[in-house]
Amino acid sequence: MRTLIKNGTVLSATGASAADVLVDGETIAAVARPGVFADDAADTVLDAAGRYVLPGGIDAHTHMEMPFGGTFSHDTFATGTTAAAWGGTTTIIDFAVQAKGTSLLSTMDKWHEKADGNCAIDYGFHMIVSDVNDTTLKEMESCVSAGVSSFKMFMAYPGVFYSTDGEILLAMQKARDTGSTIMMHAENGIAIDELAAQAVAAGRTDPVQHGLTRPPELEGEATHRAIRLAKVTGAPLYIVHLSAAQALAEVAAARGEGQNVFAETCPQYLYLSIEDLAKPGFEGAKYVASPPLREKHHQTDLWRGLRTNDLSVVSTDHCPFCFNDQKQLGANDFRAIPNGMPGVEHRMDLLHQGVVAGELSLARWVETCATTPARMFGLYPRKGVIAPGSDADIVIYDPKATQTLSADTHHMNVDYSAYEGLEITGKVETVLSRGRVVVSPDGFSGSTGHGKFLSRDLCQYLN
Ligand SMILES: NC(=O)NCCC(=O)O
Ligand SMILES: [Zn+2]
Ligand SMILES: [Zn+2]
Repeated sequence: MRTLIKNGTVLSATGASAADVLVDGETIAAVARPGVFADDAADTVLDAAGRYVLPGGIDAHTHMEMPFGGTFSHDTFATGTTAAAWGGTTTIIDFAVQAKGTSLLSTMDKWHEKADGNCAIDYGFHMIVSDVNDTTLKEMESCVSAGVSSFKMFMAYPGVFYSTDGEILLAMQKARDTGSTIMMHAENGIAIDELAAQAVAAGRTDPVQHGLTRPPELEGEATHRAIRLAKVTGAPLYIVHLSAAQALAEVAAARGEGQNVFAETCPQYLYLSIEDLAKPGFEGAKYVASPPLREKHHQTDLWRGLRTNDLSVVSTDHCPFCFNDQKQLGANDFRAIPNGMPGVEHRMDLLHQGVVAGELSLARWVETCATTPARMFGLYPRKGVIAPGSDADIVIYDPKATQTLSADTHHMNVDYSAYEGLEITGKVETVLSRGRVVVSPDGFSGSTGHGKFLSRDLCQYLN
């Protein structure tokens, strides 16, 4: 089956050019000057005049069916990957979660059981390490061999996922030795828990307290500590969901010294703020995620960080919990509100809105949302670029179409939108996943089970 995408503007991390793309089966066969291929070279011809043709988005941070806070994030691998496809994301990297007292290998098996045969787009796993011991450290080697080449650790959530500095050091040494990457949730969870307990003891239990008890200084401090531990061990470090100017300054300083330190931010930190957490009544619970939404001035720094490459990747940290039941677990105590927000469907659109607003170039849009995540997590050049031999994961994007984000129209399995009513310029028109049209103006034509597990190489992206 051959598909010709003609008359479009093909985007890459280095720019834009008028070109036609020929897809043969699951991969890209050729990219050529407009008109080089006759229509009869293909079984299907897609006219992309006036549209961008870009590599499918790669969301390197999602949590489908994640056990957290006494419940599970509400998107399954089936619903979450379908929503991702609607939004122009053709690969997710989700997190397998090691529970304390269990092994990494049994955890990996468990996550394969959840995801295999259920995804609409291709997927990989990172491994959350929450129990550092000799077995875990040894098993990190087997994870890397099995294509799970990045490990998330937590300086937050004492008693749940938290690791001590010593445990982090040991895992970083193993990452250095295996060439794998440590991803860090950098917030000082020990100090935060004290602040949160003080707030509750004083009767301050509403959702905004989640933000007020997790000050940006404690994200900056933990980021600094993680960077120093990475320096001592020589491990590459990737800071996840960076939200605060203080943390960005630490990353920028380390990168300035040539250390292999990278960071991602998420659309919620670029568009939403602590004012959302402070909405009347319990409404703010919709916006409870960690790190918390910050004061608006941090957004200026984050957009700048994306331009300067101190922030290399935009991921969503998609972790949806329904407002009408799951978020209500914390109705009397903000500490019990499950942490996480929905977003996997809207990352490409929200970052394109950054292009419209003059915050990002088209090339940086593609680079931060597709090309760099592919290189960072061992998927390049199979993913993240429109080039001969690469998987035909392609988005045809209409930059002039408009849309209004809403829970009434989104496809994520959650009962609210964090961006309800937000007007966006630009819209996904057609999505190909390994050569198959999965979204078109006629609707969703993919299927759960089409998505394949991606055994990933090591990071190919060095500072
Ligand atoms: N971010 C969040 O609040 N929930 C998901 C788990 C995590 O990434 O820390
Ligand atoms: Zn985290
Ligand atoms: Zn996360």
